[in-house]
Amino acid sequence: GAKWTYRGPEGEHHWSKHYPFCGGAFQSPIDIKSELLRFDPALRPIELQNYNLSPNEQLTLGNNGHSLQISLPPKMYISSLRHRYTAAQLHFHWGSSSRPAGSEHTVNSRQYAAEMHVVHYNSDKYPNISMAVDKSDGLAVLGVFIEIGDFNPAYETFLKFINGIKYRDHKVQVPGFNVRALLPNRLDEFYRYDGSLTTPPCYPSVLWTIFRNHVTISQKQFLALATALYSSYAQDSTATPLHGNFRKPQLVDSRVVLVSFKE
Ligand SMILES: NS(=O)(=O)c1c(F)c(F)c(S(=O)(=O)CCO)c(N[C@H]2CCc3ccccc32)c1F
Ligand SMILES: [Zn+2]
Repeated sequence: GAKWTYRGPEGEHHWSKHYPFCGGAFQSPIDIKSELLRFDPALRPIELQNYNLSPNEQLTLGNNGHSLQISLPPKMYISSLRHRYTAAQLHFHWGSSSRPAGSEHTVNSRQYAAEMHVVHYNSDKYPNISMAVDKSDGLAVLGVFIEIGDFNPAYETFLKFINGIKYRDHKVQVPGFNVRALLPNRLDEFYRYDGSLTTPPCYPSVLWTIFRNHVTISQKQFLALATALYSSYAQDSTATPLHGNFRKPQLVDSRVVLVSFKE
């Protein structure tokens, strides 16, 4: 489709010109405000299958011009939702070295340094993610807030390869690792709401699960994520750094944000 960016003439205020859903309802991300929350005792802990990948398995680590993404094998899935949601890819949103605030979702206006999204599609109903991406029950995305703090060995398993994907459409193969280790310990404490892709085409097709607890990566690891990549091609005359790749919070309207924990 047409190209889009996070700033300038193709920035988020212009997305709806080529991608009408971006100007529609049920958009993501949102600011998760305490007064919106409704405790729902029926919310079951997230259960993940086959997230602990063997190093014999190869994953594709790539720069798609909008984010750092890792392709995920279809053996990985979420088993605790109404339908089976099979993993497709994970990617990140981050700030910059000068402004280390780049999460998409915010909690009472608190913006975290970065946010990871693990994208899954409803494989009970759709044969692949492309068929699922524009269906209201098509996708389930897990969101993890990332703060700067202690070094995180799980994130290092792929961050150490980041200089191999500096430019758009660069890809490298990396050994499989325990993707579960990228998530917080508590998978039973989360926010849940109906929303959309946070990038064009902004389809309102995502069941969002945002974990309450953040994970940490070190300052050095954050700087690698925030400064290593370019959104431009290697052969482009000007190199455009890839940072600040987050959409601002969208209108909640009459949506309710469910929460699985009380205090
Ligand atoms: N924040 S988010 O979770 O809404 C989200 C992204 F932020 C994002 F950048 C991407 S992308 O594929 O890397 C680039 C533009 O689609 C996807 N990609 C998803 C949606 C479309 C699609 C098709 C095939 C594989 C992955 C995706 C995404 F779901
Ligand atoms: Zn995302």
